[in-house]
Amino acid sequence: MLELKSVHAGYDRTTVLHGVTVSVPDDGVATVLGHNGAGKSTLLRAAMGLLKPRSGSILLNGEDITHLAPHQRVAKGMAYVPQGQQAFPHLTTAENLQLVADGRPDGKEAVAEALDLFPVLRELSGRRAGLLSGGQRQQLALARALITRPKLLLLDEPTEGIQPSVVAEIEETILALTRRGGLSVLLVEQHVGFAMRAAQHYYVLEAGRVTSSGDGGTGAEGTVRAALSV
Ligand SMILES: Nc1ncnc2c1ncn2[C@@H]1O[C@H](COP(=O)(O)OP(=O)(O)OP(=O)(O)O)[C@@H](O)[C@H]1O
Repeated sequence: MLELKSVHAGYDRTTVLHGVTVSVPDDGVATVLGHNGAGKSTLLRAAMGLLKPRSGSILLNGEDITHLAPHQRVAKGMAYVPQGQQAFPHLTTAENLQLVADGRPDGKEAVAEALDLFPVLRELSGRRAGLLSGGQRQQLALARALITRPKLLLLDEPTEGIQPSVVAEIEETILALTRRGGLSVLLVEQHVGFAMRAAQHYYVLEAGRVTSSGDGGTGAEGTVRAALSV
């Protein structure tokens, strides 16, 4: 579905990614793990076109998208949920969803589906987004991304800073989404257990280089923990 091939990227004079190669399977999940500052978010930004690679290429279903702008990647079915995603705080939950749905022929159904996936958002549909908890805001961010009916979702630490009971809920929703098919995910995640349950492939990133990679699944959790020394 998505391939990053020998991508070098960075900011100003700093190179953060030193030749990173990562692939996301069709209808599957690839996860990127690594310590703070390893370059995980940078990798997602490069994948989304928010940061131009200095060299290397990015392919979507075999098509070279290296030079496409982010909105062109969205039109091709990509969606990105950055870390600490904020909704419009003065709009209600429902209005935040409606805003994404407006102008889409299937907008109404897409909002209804998103609310089915996240029942808590249905309960809180009249509440201003600024008053939602961190976990609820993260669910709203995921719901907003899903309204565009993406084929490839880039998720940056969807469970970061969220209390454990809500983490489990978010994990379950992401696992359910990927199991029903039609969606591939590139997941940056610090929770090794969840990352490995969700992923068909894993990549450990250290200082901008892939230092360990392989098939996902809980069987590989020990290898990943050893690679990360956690
Ligand atoms: N906009 C920026 N300008 C300059 N340097 C940046 C910028 N964003 C990130 N960096 C630097 O790039 C490196 C990689 O950052 P990145 O956010 O990709 O890491 P990460 O693995 O996602 O870390 P974390 O787990 O803490 O989110 C860090 O050294 C960071 O300071």
